[in-house]
Amino acid sequence: MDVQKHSNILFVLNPIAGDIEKEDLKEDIALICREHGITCELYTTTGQDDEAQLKEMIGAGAYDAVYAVGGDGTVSLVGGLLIGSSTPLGIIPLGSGNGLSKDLDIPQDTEEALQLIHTHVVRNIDTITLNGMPSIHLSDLGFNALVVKRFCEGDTRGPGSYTWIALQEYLSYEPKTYRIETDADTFEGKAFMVTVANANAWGSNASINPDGILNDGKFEICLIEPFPRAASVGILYKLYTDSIDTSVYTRILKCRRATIYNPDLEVMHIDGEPVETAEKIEVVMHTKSLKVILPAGE
Ligand SMILES: Nc1ncnc2c1ncn2[C@@H]1O[C@H](COP(=O)(O)OP(=O)(O)OP(=O)(O)O)[C@@H](O)[C@H]1O
Repeated sequence: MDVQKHSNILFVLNPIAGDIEKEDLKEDIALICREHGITCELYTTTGQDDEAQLKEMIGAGAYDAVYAVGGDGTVSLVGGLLIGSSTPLGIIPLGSGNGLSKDLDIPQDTEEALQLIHTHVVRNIDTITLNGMPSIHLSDLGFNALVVKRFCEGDTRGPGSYTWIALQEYLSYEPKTYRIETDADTFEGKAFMVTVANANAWGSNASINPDGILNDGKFEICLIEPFPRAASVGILYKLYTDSIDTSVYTRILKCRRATIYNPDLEVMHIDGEPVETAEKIEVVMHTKSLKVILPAGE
């Protein structure tokens, strides 16, 4: 653990995240920074070419912290660029779900989260890669990935929209076939969904990996196997009560490395952002590879 004062901060603000107006927040950030003698710069995402532009800025800016101001997609964009570097990732949660920030116990109240700018600790967490693409939080193949894809294709954001899409897709979803080889186990068969979990819970608070630890050098592959419709309420209940690992329809493979064979070319997302799927996905652990800014006392 490490307490650091930051004097030159980049804020990466996603104006559409969570469908939340953020104009006043820009002034609040500037004010807090001024009060604490911090130099700050703001980058507003456009959804086009942000990664390349930020890569250049972070490379040239000598920032000693970069904050993602938005949801999990914004966190993933910024975090992905900071993996392996000495610059920590801060999060001001303003998305629809804010899953990683919840798993890190970052305040969901914006005013409280803004206090992190001047009072915090810095800790290292693990990250993983799927075919070289970084994942800090939770990535899926299967049902949830399809819902995320439909959500991203739609023009309404927010948790209500996500739930509505999930209900519609659930009625027609057919489990897909996977083969998964890890350094400890092998699974072959059909699954409703396969989650590659560095963390615990999605932004909806549904916990797919209740015992996951963000800095233990291991990740979990959490499978929900095909289940009868009558079991769906029980599965949902367990997801929302941190007990999905006790369901007879789930299986958790704890590992440091895995290969997922996806012959049906089922859709995939990484940290909430749909990505191109593949028939073979190599998953690799990168132990304590990302510095994150947390409330003092975490
Ligand atoms: N100015 C913009 N206009 C349109 N889309 C944008 C803009 N800036 C970023 N995006 C898109 O926003 C998405 C990321 O949003 P983000 O995940 O931060 O919020 P969210 O989806 O509302 O919340 P969460 O992921 O926590 O549920 C990315 O797909 C990105 O391309």
